[in-house]
Amino acid sequence: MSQSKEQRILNFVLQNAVRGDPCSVLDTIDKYCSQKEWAMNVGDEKGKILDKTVEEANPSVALELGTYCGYSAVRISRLLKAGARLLTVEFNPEFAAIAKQMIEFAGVQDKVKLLEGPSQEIIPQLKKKYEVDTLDFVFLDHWKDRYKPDTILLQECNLLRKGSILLADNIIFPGAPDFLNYVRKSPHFQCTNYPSHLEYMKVEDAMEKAVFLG
Ligand SMILES: O=C(NCCCOCn1ccc2cnccc21)c1cc(-c2ccc(F)cc2)cc(O)c1O
Ligand SMILES: [Mg+2]
Repeated sequence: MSQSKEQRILNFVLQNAVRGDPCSVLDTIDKYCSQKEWAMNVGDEKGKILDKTVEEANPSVALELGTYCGYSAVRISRLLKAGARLLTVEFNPEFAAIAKQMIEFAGVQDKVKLLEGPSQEIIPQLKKKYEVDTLDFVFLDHWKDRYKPDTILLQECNLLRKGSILLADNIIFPGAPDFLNYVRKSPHFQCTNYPSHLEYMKVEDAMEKAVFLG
């Protein structure tokens, strides 16, 4: 069976990064994906915007939709205070298996809980099954047509509180136009746009921050 791209990325990390050092894992993934094979990690340029937003939120409980190989889970969890946790949701079992190994190699496994399945099934389980009260930070990086319905679902499930910060990747490319319209028109969100570029490319992209006003 020939290896998947995601397996090749993981192997490159296992052979070239420093075990237990999240920054070396991030740098090694970025090196592989900029020099050898493109992959849909948030990358370092948008990653710096993610870092700033996580530091602003200083979350006790964070949610990520779209784990992929675990790059942004490592990126987010390396900034979490003692006792804080990240719940990350991945739909694809192969990607989840890669991400689990990536997260463990980086040494952040005690801060990260990887949940496998579709967001629309998992979000309604967060309070009872995963003992979540409200979410301080949400990173949206999954199917772009799920950003808007899942933002509505988070509100319906009472998972947002005054000041909860949502950050969405790929606002320009591939794009999430219905989400952008929804949060920018809603009186319940205060939005900020962060122009950037598609990971590892010269193509324009952007991130959108939406703060829930209650
Ligand atoms: O598609 C992208 N991401 C999403 C993956 C599936 O996510 C599925 N998925 C993951 C949890 C989860 C939970 N519930 C349902 C679906 C759920 C994505 C795509 C591109 C991209 C840019 C240019 C191209 F030419 C081609 C692709 C860039 C990105 O940064 C992305 O994030
Ligand atoms: Mg993305």
